[in-house]
Amino acid sequence: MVSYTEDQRQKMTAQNVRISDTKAGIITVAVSNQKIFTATAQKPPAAPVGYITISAKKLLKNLEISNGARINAWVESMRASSPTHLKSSPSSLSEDHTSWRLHHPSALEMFEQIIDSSKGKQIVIFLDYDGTLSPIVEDPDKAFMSKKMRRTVRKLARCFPTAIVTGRCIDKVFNFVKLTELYYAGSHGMDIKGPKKGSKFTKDSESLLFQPASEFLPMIDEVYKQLVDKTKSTTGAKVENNKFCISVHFRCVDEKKWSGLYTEVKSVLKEYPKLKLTQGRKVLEIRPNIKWDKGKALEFLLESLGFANCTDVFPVYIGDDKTDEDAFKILKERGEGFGILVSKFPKDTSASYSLEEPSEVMDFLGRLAQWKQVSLREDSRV
Ligand SMILES: O=P(O)(O)OC[C@H]1O[C@H](O[C@H]2O[C@H](CO)[C@@H](O)[C@H](O)[C@H]2O)[C@H](O)[C@@H](O)[C@@H]1O
Repeated sequence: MVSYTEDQRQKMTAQNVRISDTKAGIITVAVSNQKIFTATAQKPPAAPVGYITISAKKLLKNLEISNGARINAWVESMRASSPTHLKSSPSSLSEDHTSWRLHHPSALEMFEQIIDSSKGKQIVIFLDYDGTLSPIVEDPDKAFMSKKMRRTVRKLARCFPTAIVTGRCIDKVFNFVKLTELYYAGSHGMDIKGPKKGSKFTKDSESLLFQPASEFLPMIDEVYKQLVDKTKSTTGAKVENNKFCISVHFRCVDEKKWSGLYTEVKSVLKEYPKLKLTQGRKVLEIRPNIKWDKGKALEFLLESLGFANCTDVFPVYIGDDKTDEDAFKILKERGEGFGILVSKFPKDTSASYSLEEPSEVMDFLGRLAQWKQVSLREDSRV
């Protein structure tokens, strides 16, 4: 009675399926994902191109299957690290690792080449926080940055304009970083502030630069409360209010409970179509559905620093998470500077180089600052 392709079945999401006559047990379905068939049809029309006729029972069953498949797909990606690990068979693991490293060499090993390609250009540094400046830990409130890392970043900020670009809210990340001379782009770039003092790269004292999602504040607060309530029975789940976005952590949740947690989060978000759900490292991230991300924040900061259409700027972005990919992509598209992915494993990335962990990030940043100080001294002698 019903014949539809796998592709058509996949398109039967809540958004593009319209039930027109359930009593009759007959349904007319628009399979186009651009237009929904709106006319009420007591009697289904002879199936025109783009429409199929199926029984209500079968459709509902298929919707259940497709819903279940969607949840499974999410749980699968919750299991995968972020950005997604490249898939490989155990036997080809080391081979893949070697070939990935060839395409994303260590920024430490390539240090001289990196410096050469930045010659005559202004280096601008963008740093993600969690997993980049501080190691990933179970409790997000204890993701401290080491004193040595802080000293290195301070030294770096004296040499180059330096920004922290993070999913956390500015207040929280500032409590960890404690450096007033940096730019901060919190809430995935939706809250941007300039240095309070001590930066020779800006003349303004404490300037609030940009908050593209300010009207979402009341909605975020409301959803935060609901998520706290909905997830309180899931042992290990933790909801974090990041001002313009929310994180639901599942690092400490039993894997068997992940799909239930995801379903709870989705059930809250159903009422808020202006918010979207994305994923980071063992975290579900809820944020305004606007065209703004870490990549846009990077562009905004470059513009604010006076490098909008410059060819003599060399931005370097270092990050470990899926959300950092937006910034890596922008740099790739602009053909300026590059991204460095912090990862021990091969991952699908637009970054050009890699570093294995925060301690390597610190070594790289330390070498950059040292190189700059030496070259300034040499220049002053000439
Ligand atoms: O953009 P980022 O600075 O990388 O922020 C992304 C999320 O980072 C934090 O969570 C992550 O780090 C935690 C501490 O190591 C870890 O417990 C968690 O599993 C990671 O996802 C932060 O708590 C989140 O709010 C950010 O969205």
